[in-house]
Parts: sequence; structure tokens; C-alpha cells
Amino acid sequence: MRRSLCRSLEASTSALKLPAPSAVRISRSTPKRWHSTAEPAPRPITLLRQLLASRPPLSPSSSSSAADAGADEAPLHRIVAYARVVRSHRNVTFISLADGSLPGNETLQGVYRSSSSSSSLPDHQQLAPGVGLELTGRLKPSRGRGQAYELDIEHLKVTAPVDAATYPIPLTSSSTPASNDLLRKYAHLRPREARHAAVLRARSAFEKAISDWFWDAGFSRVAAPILTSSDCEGGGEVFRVEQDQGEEAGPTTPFFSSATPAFLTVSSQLHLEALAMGLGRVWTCGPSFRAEGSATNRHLCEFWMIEAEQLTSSSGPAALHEVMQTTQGVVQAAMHFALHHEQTRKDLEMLWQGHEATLQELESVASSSSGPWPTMTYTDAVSLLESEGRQLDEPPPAWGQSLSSSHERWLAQHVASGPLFITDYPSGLKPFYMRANENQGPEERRTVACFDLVVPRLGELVGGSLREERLDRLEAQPAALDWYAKDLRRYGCIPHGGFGLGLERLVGWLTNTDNLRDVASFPRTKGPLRY
Ligand SMILES: NC(=O)C[C@H](N)C(=O)O
Repeated sequence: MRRSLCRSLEASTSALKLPAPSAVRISRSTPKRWHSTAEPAPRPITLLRQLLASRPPLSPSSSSSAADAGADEAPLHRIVAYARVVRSHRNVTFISLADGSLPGNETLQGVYRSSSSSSSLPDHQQLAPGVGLELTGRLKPSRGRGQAYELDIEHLKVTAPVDAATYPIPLTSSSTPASNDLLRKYAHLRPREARHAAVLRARSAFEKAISDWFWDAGFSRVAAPILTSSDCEGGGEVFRVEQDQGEEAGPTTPFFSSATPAFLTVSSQLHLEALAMGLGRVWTCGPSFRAEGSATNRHLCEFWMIEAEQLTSSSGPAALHEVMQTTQGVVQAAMHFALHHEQTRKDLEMLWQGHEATLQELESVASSSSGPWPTMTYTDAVSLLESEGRQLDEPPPAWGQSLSSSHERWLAQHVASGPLFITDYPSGLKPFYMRANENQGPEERRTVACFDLVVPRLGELVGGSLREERLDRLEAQPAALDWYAKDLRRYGCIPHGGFGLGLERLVGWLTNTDNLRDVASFPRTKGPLRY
């Protein structure tokens, strides 16, 4: 990573050394350029992260005089950043610079010295915390304590003033962060807050790691439709989609002229199953929509789901293990990458400050040497909850009832001290597409080949199953699913299975963010839709 940043920095600094392009006569066949060829091309912006990645190692003898001597030889960079904190003294002003590229609470100290800068310093009022700046400067070893390097500012311009009197979030240093309630009210301003930015960067890192893991495991990433004709889960919590015909329009024919209405997808699973029959192993990451009325901190109306489908080499319990292995691989890949990537690790360290023991627990969960995660059947889980009833926050479930989120958390913590697969739920609790288990007891104790992955502090993170591939078992399904139940099953349906992992839940779990409204950049929940 460091090397590739250096490479891109080299590219940008070598661009800096190029002479201004001389005027080129534009003939008809020359593609049009955005800026006149007589003007010099704007210098590329260097991200603070790139700048720091390019710093030479400090020798133990680095001193302020060495710093002075080296300063002029260091390349000149153009930076666009926010001022986080400004401290002005008589001849020198210190500005903590942030541009979103540095991890955690880190900033780069910019130093403006009236003796060596070529522009005059904007007045105190203008140079308030929160303003956007454009500056040029050279990176050099710091004279002060607290940072190894600082930016010696040559030229500074306030390009984006801030109306500090009305700014709704305290413009102080990030050591006194604003409350989550306040930040939620200003979702359009909160990406500037160190904590929220760290959560979003961590999410980006998880997605990169998951994508790489799937690629290496032979899964093709596919795009599934957002507009669908079926409610995959059968839960009925769907958003219906209609063409907006304006207020005055009378009754018109629906945009999609099929018998069934159009919905926003609740899950891509059925489409992924069709795609898996052609490609073997597929995955997708896209938005899912549920008209979720309950206002818990674990539900959003719009959330992103990582979903995968794979052909399995058998159809019994061993096949379910194949799907669970994939699930574990994906979750561990996200964790492992984030914990070992220098920048993301720093973000996580800031997010887990004060809870270092939990971060350590996550580290051992991420390690592939920990072997397969523990597995327990739903029936055993219910018996255990019954026998441990006094330890629980709420009464244990009877066989056939759902496990509550607090039951799931308790099981993960007490049975596994980490992730736990709970398998073989009663068929009455699960959707129609899950594969019925063989050798079952009485009708009312029927189970399906499925699993939920539950984890401490959160509860359910992933739900998956083998899919019912036998036509006769699916034939009772509604006509709308003809393509799925009949065609896919009668034209060569290799046993297969898959899962769905709620991305916001994963991010919340790994970034110490309990409320998913603080994970999604613009969360959607029942109630007013501001953005
Ligand atoms: N792809 C999946 O297995 C996810 C599942 N359909 C769900 O929505 O929970």
C-alpha cells in the first residue's frame, strides 16, 4: 500500500517538475481540452495521506537546523484541506490540517511563518476552524514536539469560508466530539466529523477486502435488479414502485404492464440463484429495501447487503458447511484486512478507544488459525436457553418461536465467545425457499437446512441456507414465482446455497457503532425523509 502511494506521489511530483506546456495549435482533429493551452495546467492536489507516505525516514540526528537545511529541497505540494484548529502567535501560526485522507483523529500541522511565506496571512476572523484552504508548502521534519513532520506553508488562501456563528456542530477539536443525536440531525455535515469519517473509511476497506476475497475464491460479482416483481422473503414489507404521473394525471396504465406490481428489491437471492446456475459462484453487493416499521437501532429501510450463491457438492449437512465456510471466509477477510492495514487499523483504534479488549477479541476472531466457528442447532440453542433461563434478559423461547436479538447475543457470548452458527431452524420461521431437512420427526417439528450467524454485542449478522432444489417441494408456490420455482428447478437445478450479510451490521459491529443510523451516511427509517 505504502509503495503504491509513493508511486502515485512520484507521478504527481514529477508532474510538478514539468515545464508549463507550451501553446499548442488546436487542429480540427485534436480533442478539445478543458483549459486553454496557453494557461499552465493546474498543479495536482496532493492528499495529506500521500504526502505523509512520501516522507523520508527521520535519522536520529534530525534537528531543527537539518530541518531548515532540508526544507527547500523538499518538493512543493499543493494541498486542499480544512483547518481543524488554528493557533496564532506573533510571527507564526499553526493550523491543524485535515482533508479526510488521514486516519482517526490525525491531522497534519501546517506552519505559517510570516518571515518565509510568500502570501500574507488572512485575518484571524477569516482563518477560523472549519474553513477550507488551498495552500502550497513543503513537508519537513517538525521543530515542535507531538509530530514528526509538519508542512512549511509557502502560500495560503482561504477558499471556503465558514459561517461559524450558525454552524450547528461545535467547531472544536475532535477530542470533544458532538453527540450522535446532534450529528444525526445534520447527516449532510457529519462526514466532516472524525468519527463518522472513520466509520465510512472502514466500510470502504471492508468492501475492498470482501471483493478481493470473493475474486480469489472464484466468485463472479454480478448486478441484480433493484426493481423486482416478487417479494423474495415473503415478509410483505415491500416498497411498491409506480411512475410519478404528476398531481393532475387521471388513471393510466401502469408502467410495467405485468399482472404483479413492481417493488424495490428486498433481496437479490432469487436472481442470484438463476445466475449461479450459469456461473457457479456469484455474489453481489447492493441496496435492499424493507418497509420496516420498527424503530430499533439494528434496522434501516434501505440497507446494503452482500449476498452470495454457490453450487454445492452435496445437499446434506456437508453442503450447509460449504456455505458456512464461505460466510466465515468473507467475514474474516473483512476483519483481517482492516486490522492489518495501517490506516484502517488506526481508524479502528480510534473508534475502539477505551474498549481495547474488544478490539483484541476481534483480532483473534479474524485469525484464520482459529479454525471453523462453532455450530449449534436451533433445537439445542432453545434447550440451552431454557436451562439457563435465569441468566437471560427475557424469557427463553419455546421451540418454534424466534430467537430474540438478546437471546442471539447471549448465545454468541456464552457458547462461543465469538461468532456462532445456529442451524436448522423450524420451517415455520423461515421463507419458502429453504431446503427441507430429511429424516424429520413429526410435522410440527420440521426444520430446514439453514443457519444464522450470530455475534456478541449485535445478534444476527448473516442469514443463509441451502435452497430447495426439488420441484415437487416448491410446486405449491404462487404463480408469480413460475420462473423461479418451476423453470429453474426443472431445467437442471444443481444443489446450491447462499447467504445474505447486512453490510451496515458488519460495519457497526466492527467499528463500535451500535446504531445503524450512525453507519449509513444518509440513513432511511420510517418518518420524514429529509435528504
Ligand atoms: N441472500 C440471502 O440468503 C439473504 C436472504 N434472502 C435474506 O434476505 O435474508
